[in-house]
Amino acid sequence: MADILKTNSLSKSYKNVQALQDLNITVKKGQVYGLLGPNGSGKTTTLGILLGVIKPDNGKFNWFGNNQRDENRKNIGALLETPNFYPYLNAVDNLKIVAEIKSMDNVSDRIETVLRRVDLWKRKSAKFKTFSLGMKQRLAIASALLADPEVLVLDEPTNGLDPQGIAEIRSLILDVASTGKTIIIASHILDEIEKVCTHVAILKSGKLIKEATLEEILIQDKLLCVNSDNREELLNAIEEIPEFKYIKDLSGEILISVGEERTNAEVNKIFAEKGIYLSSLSLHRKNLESTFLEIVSS
Ligand SMILES: Nc1ncnc2c1ncn2[C@@H]1O[C@H](COP(=O)(O)OP(=O)(O)OP(=O)(O)O)[C@@H](O)[C@H]1O
Repeated sequence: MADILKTNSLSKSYKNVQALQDLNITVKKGQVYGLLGPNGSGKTTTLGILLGVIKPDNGKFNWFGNNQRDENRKNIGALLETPNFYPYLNAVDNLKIVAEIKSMDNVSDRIETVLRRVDLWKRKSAKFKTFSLGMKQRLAIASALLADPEVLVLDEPTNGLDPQGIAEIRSLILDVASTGKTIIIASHILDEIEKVCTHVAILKSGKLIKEATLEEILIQDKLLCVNSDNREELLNAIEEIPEFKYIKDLSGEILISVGEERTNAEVNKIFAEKGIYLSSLSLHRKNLESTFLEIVSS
């Protein structure tokens, strides 16, 4: 698969805040690549650098394996924040303005194609101000798709949307991905990322903690829910046993990670040797959220 994006030691500081440190990521054609991280981990700074809005202090990046920045920019559709459309103009007229600013050809065909793709064709003549937040976001994605770019870059695309709006954006992302486009999404909504992404990069305090396929991320360790009548002793024991890692409190039970090979009987025995008798021990189905917490808390 061809490289769509490669970064080499990208770094950026703001005064005494190291927003990004030696970031090396590679995105390949056709991937839906999720950039994950807690607040302030450097996601927006990364996208800003990649889109040429923020200048890095150090490091390089390369789109499409070449250095033709102006040409490449036309091949990247981006949605960094909800754009300002004209409230009293309809969807078509708003997109005509975008097409005119970017000197596009075949404007009517392009607009029909993207409005159908984001399922707003039926509302093409409605004024922007009458749109729901979800429809506004879909129009913004239509605008990012107008030039038929190779890559779509989305920063927190489901922010502020209700469950239906979120589901619509999810199916839109999957639909766009099915046309072979590469999509890069920054988000902290792990459930959403898990439903759409093929690859994930996890950032923490400006550093890349992990870059892998979604499957690789989800099968690293085994997660168990454990409990004991003496909770404090249980927590102390978890802290003392190096191979066990505390993940979080799960409505009373404690979620821990153990080595992938460990059987439940072995785990029970290790606790018993520490004088802890478990009142429950069960396998926890892995999802991106628990794995994410496991990775960023280590
Ligand atoms: N213009 C700026 N001036 C000073 N500090 C900044 C600036 N922009 C970002 N930072 C700091 O850089 C770090 C990374 O911020 P960034 O916005 O890239 O993170 P993020 O992962 O996108 O966070 P969020 O999810 O909250 O948007 C944070 O500590 C932030 O406070």
